[in-house]
Amino acid sequence: MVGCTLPPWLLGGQREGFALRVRWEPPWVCGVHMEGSWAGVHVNGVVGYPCTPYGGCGRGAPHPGAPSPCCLPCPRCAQRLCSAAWGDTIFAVSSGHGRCGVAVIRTSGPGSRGALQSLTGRPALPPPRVLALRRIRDPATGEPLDRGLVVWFQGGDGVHQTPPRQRPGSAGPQSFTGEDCAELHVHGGPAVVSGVLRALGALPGLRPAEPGEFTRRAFRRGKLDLTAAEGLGDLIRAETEAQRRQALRQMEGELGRLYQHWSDALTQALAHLEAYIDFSEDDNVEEEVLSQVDATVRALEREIGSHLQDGRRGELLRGGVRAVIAGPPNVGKSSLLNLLCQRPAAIVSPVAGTTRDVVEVALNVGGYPLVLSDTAGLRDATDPVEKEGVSRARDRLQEADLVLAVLDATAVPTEPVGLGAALGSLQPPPTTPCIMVLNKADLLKGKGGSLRAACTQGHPLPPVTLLSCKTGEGLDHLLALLARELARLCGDPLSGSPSLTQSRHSLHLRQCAVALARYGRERRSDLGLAAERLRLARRHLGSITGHVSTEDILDIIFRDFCVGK
Ligand SMILES: Nc1nc2c(ncn2[C@@H]2O[C@H](COP(=O)(O)OP(=O)(O)OP(=O)(O)O)[C@@H](O)[C@H]2O)c(=O)[nH]1
Ligand SMILES: [K+]
Ligand SMILES: [Mg+2]
Repeated sequence: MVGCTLPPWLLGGQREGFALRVRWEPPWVCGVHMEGSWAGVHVNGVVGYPCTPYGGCGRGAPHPGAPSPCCLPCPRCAQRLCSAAWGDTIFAVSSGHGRCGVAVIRTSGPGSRGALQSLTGRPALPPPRVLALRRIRDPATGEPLDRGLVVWFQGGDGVHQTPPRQRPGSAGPQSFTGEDCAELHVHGGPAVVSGVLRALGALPGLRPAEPGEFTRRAFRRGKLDLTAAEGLGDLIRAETEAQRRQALRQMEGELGRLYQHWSDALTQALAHLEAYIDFSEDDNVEEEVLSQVDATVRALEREIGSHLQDGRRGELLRGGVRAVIAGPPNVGKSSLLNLLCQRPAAIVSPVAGTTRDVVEVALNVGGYPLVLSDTAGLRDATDPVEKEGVSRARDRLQEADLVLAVLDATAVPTEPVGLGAALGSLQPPPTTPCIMVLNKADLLKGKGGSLRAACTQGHPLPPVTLLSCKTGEGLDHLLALLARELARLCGDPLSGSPSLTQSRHSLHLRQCAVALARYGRERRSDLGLAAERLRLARRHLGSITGHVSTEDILDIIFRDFCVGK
């Protein structure tokens, strides 16, 4: 805070050089809310915020001594203040873009009330959270822009700041961001939408929102934790039912609650350990306390360990299972890709070695997301371009979550051992699940019966099915096998404890588990060091939910959101 200029209305006639005490806390105490930073300043017992790039008009200009376009009367006390000092107000189209029946334009921030009053031309707002039909005008010219529905959501207004929710689920301001919000449901024509956006942008203190800024403000106000914010992002991107179920569960806070529960247990264990360290010499704290702490830590280690060993279910469901079609040249791999996605995505030809580049399509099989890749036929190629294709195919095979091994049904042996050897020649990664597809079944003559018998024998073979890409025969069976494998890999998103969905989570959980294991090792030799391990473990849990976070992590998380969310 050193060197920053305080606006005179905040200083209230203080002399220069007055001592300032900085509180790094959420700014809800009778001061002015400052979006983007948590610093509040105590000036002679009064909490306020300096006019810095983080709050105020950003120019250090005195407000409201010298009125400027950004000075607005405070909606409650009518004092004229730098509107930016109480947090700027953002706006964006929150419905999809392009021509549509209805477009929803949303605002968030202390200027929402004034914006709604200006655009509807009425000082009285509709009751909160109730739709009202209003004529919407450009306040600068008075020109009607549309007739539409408006909604008003009362939040904490930024000047008379209400405490943000400390935990998701507790009571708080009834708006998405926790701030004052307004929504304008207007006709979705481009001219209407751009007219309303222009009118909003001309109001003092209002500016277009950055991608994800509404959700970021909701996070800031404690309306949701980071896992819930990530769940919301996933829900918007969800393309299949299983993805939607998982995202909704996470958005509603189930994953966050699980991690919070672990963090609470750890906090309690740490408090007991610290009490033991401080008071055990006075014999006020018994040895049992220490064994209780040990038991809690061991239980947590076990729970986190099994949560981590979920076979990446949540991540697979979130990002899609990467299935790779692999096999010798000309067996019908590209034909299979085209059959599954029902369009000619890959070139099919009788020439062996047609496919070189990896061709990728996204599919929805039984509600599960599948990212399917067609690859070059595996053989010792001499042509340098084909060679590169084969090398890419082998790379993809190594990264696959599921392999669709395609073989020519007319060319494979009819007994299981021979079939297994044919599969082995493709060298699929040994632990990756696999489905064998014996294609060109329409060309099988007398051989069909014995091959069918070999297919149903099961073990030691992976699931095998006969297929004809030409006639479509066997497609239903292949789809059923695929759906079964996908369900096994992704799990049921509604049952059991919520799944890990992001590598960010598993990274912190792994580091948390390492710290807990170190506690176990160090606890006999150095209790102080052991306590430090628990603190570190708790910090890692806090990083997942956002109770401990840095701006750059937040930037990465909210970067992928769309504007208006
Ligand atoms: N009779 C019959 N012919 C098929 C079937 N599936 C594919 N073919 C034919 O087999 C030839 C090769 O098909 P592709 O799909 O190009 O095979 P590929 O495995 O992708 O070939 P490469 O990319 O060269 O490795 C084409 O002439 C297809 O029409 C099938 O089920 N039955
Ligand atoms: K081919
Ligand atoms: Mg091909």
